[in-house]
Amino acid sequence: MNLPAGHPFVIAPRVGVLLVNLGTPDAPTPKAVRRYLKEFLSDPRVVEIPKLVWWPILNGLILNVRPKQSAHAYAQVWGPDGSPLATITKAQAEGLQTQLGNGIMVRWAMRYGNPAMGPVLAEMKAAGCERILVAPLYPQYSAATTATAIDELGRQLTAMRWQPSTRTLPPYYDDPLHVAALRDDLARQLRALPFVPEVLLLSFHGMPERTLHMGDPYHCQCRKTARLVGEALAADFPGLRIETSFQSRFGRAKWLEPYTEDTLTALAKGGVTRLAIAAPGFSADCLETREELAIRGREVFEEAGGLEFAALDCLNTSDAGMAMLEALVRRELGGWI
Ligand SMILES: C=CC1=C(C)c2cc3[nH]c(cc4nc(cc5[nH]c(cc1n2)c(C)c5CCC(=O)O)C(CCC(=O)O)=C4C)c(C)c3C=C
Ligand SMILES: [Fe+2]
Ligand SMILES: [Fe+2]
Repeated sequence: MNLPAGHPFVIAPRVGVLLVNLGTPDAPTPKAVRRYLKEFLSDPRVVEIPKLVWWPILNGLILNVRPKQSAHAYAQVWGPDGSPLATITKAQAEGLQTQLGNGIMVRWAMRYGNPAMGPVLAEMKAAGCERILVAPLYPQYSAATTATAIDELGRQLTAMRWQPSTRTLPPYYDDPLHVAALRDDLARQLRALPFVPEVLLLSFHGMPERTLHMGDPYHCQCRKTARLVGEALAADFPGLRIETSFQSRFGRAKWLEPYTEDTLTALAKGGVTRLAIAAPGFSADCLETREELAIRGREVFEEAGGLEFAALDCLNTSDAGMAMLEALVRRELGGWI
């Protein structure tokens, strides 16, 4: 029998790990941002408004106005290797590959934009991965992030005659490994600051408030993350006040409160002059941390009277972050390796 080149019969079975994050445009241009936003905001898991109502708003208004504004924001954080979210997710996958060794194939993909999940899963399958752990890199579960990544995995599997076995990494917000990694990495960064912050503001990406009432656990998982991180830091930073807020409001509906912008203003107006901000809902720095928090957040805080401001990095490829990722993944691979 002649087998086509690359047919799985001729390749030793392998285990694969696919890291998935949200996605980002290919370039900081209105055209590329428009393409990305169209895919992202057309996902009914993200915008839960009936298509008949949403599509005219999306195509008639948002996709004509927002790409230009967002491209300007992306241009301010774009690095030599591209968008921070893509650069960091790639580096996380490369780091994990080194940590796990070549017996396990590690790849990365984005839910929207490139590299898309479909072609990467196909590559892993063609390389002989009969067992794949798909790890959406969101510590907290939400339908708009975790669920849509798993939906897309399902769609890709639907198109395969010979499917790999799959597992998915559960949300890890309150996992002691995650809390310890955040504690160690935030403590390291706080100690390196040229000032002593009075407040550490933990800012999470927002969601429409009604998703909470519809049963999305995201809000509770963010709050619990903040409580656990605060408790974990208390021993080493006894005078540090921990506050929590939600950022990146999109559209006119009410989102989870308090809003980060309002909180920064209220804290500065209330007499807080030295503040650090961190985003423990993001596994990698991105537009929302580097532009919205580090650039615009600083402006808001300083305009309201704040004097010292620092935006701390996400776990990214820090020692603590990578050790956590390896431990979470190894645990999930139990029985497969
Ligand atoms: C970390 C969890 C995230 C949740 C929850 C989330 C919900 C959510 N987001 C939008 C709309 C936008 N988000 C945008 C960027 C963006 N969002 C996340 C993560 C979550 N989103 C990340 C990591 C990023 C950054 C992407 C990057 O390229 O760096 C954007 C695009 C940028 C912009 O134009 O502002 C939009 C739009 C909604 C509507 C939503 C929940 C329903
Ligand atoms: Fe978002
Ligand atoms: Fe934003």
